[in-house]
Amino acid sequence: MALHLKDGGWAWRGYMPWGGEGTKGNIDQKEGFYGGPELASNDQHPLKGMPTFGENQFPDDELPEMRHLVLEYIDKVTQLGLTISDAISVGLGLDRKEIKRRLLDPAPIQLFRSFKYYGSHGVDSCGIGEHSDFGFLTILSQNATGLQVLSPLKEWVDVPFIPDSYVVNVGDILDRLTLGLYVSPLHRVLTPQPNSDRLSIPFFFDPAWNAEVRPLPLSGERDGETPSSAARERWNRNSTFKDLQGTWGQYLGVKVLKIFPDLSLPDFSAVTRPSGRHLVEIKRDEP
Ligand SMILES: O=C(O)CCC(=O)C(=O)O
Ligand SMILES: [Fe+2]
Repeated sequence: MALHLKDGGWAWRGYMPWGGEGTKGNIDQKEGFYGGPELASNDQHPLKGMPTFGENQFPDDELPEMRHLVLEYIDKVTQLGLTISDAISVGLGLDRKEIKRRLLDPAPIQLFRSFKYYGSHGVDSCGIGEHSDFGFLTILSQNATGLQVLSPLKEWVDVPFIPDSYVVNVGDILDRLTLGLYVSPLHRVLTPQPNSDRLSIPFFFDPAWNAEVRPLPLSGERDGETPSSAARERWNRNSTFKDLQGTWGQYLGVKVLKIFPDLSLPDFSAVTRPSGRHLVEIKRDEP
């Protein structure tokens, strides 16, 4: 299939067919497009060739405007992610640029996804089954309801559709790094109808590949605080992290191991579990 993820190599970009992702053994009822900031073939970026870095597969012949629009969107939503990170720093009593300095320099990992949800007759699995997001922040644009979040009272609550707004979701690593002050919630997308036209654009705004993963220093009366029992329970149940150590690239590397069977990682201690979400396996690009 043209522009298929498999043809994008380790950049992990292109078309993800319906059924290419799943949750806990069930197929997620959606198809999608994976993208990211463009690294041209002659770009000497130090991380070129590592998973998630590289060139996009845009349908330039069929939709010539898509390339420009998606790349511009990625730039703008990255700026938004940086602004939100500054606000979180200030909210934690830190210097405004502290989170950026510690986690996002020289550049955050930026994963652009666009999903079209539609059900298949006789398949009753969710659009996306219940999960928490693994990284730092997810900045999501949607055109209709369908997303639900598990409330503190353990009830599924509809996330409203508000035109011209984003849904910003806290990921597991932000929850861990703030000792549970920011909560990474379970969420899911309800089973779509076969004629559904729900679209969503989640943008995963994650720590830099080389960011050291260490809890953020909490100030004032929070200094020396330990995580609440609710946070510990949440981490045990949902999050795939074990100890906080090493760099974000280690976490991401282990996470994507199943997708990139040829990936050989340095001797990483098992800081997280591989993801079972992505069902399309990708072999190494010929250099
Ligand atoms: O499509 C949505 O509304 C949610 C997407 C999502 O949760 C995800 O991709 O992790
Ligand atoms: Fe999610």
